[in-house]
Amino acid sequence: MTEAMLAVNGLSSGYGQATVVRNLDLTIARGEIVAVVGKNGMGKSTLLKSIMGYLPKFSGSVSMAQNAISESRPHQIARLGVAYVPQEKALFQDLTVEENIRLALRGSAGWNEAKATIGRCFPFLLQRLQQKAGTLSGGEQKMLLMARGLSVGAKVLLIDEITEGMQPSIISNLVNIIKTERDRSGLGVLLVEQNIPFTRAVSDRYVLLDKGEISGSGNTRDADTHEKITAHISL
Ligand SMILES: Nc1ncnc2c1ncn2[C@@H]1O[C@H](COP(=O)(O)OP(=O)(O)OP(=O)(O)O)[C@@H](O)[C@H]1O
Repeated sequence: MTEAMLAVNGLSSGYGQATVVRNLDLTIARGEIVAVVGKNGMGKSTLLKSIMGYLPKFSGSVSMAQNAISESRPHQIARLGVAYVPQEKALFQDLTVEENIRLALRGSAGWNEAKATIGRCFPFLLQRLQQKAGTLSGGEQKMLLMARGLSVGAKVLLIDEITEGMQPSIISNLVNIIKTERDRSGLGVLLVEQNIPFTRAVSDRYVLLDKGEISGSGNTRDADTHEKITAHISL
């Protein structure tokens, strides 16, 4: 797990004149699952949107598999193997499950490969391929967002608060899915979360974000780190 896939160096970004993420350094190695945790409004989603090219990078640099992506557009970043699972319901509600996934593929991974991923990770979706996304429940739509992210054959997956509003049984299933896909393909994962039990179960490493800056980090399995993070989040 030493090969750095995604590297963020001194990144600052935000909205208009407002700097939200400040001078942030972060790397995701091949096969590594890193969780960025922090209270509401600390800049977690802003960080992911900025890496993905949806927000301008004010300063610093980001690279993916040694390619500079600081100035790249989202589709170029996606082409290099970064996929994004947004917090918002970013599905085409009037399109079917299959159409939503096919649109994300855009010639990268083939449909057969995508179908195999869906069957492995979210088999219930195979029975719903022709169902309109908007008719799925909130939790099912989150799973479709994950299925779409996993189906494109990404090398690094950015996941924004996937557990929000999900049932506990689905959350524990999700831990297995993410870890299994990591073990299978060396997928690197950067997830932002407020759900500490999920984060502890799924990730290798924590990074604590406080007002856009990293204020702590550590190994997920380290009890002291876990206690500090839990205390910070519940303050
Ligand atoms: N579109 C926007 N325009 C201006 N400011 C924004 C916008 N979106 C977010 N912000 C501000 O940026 C800051 C960080 O927001 P962000 O959504 O990144 O936080 P977060 O840590 O992901 O929190 P949450 O868990 O609530 O999503 C907040 O102060 C927020 O008000």
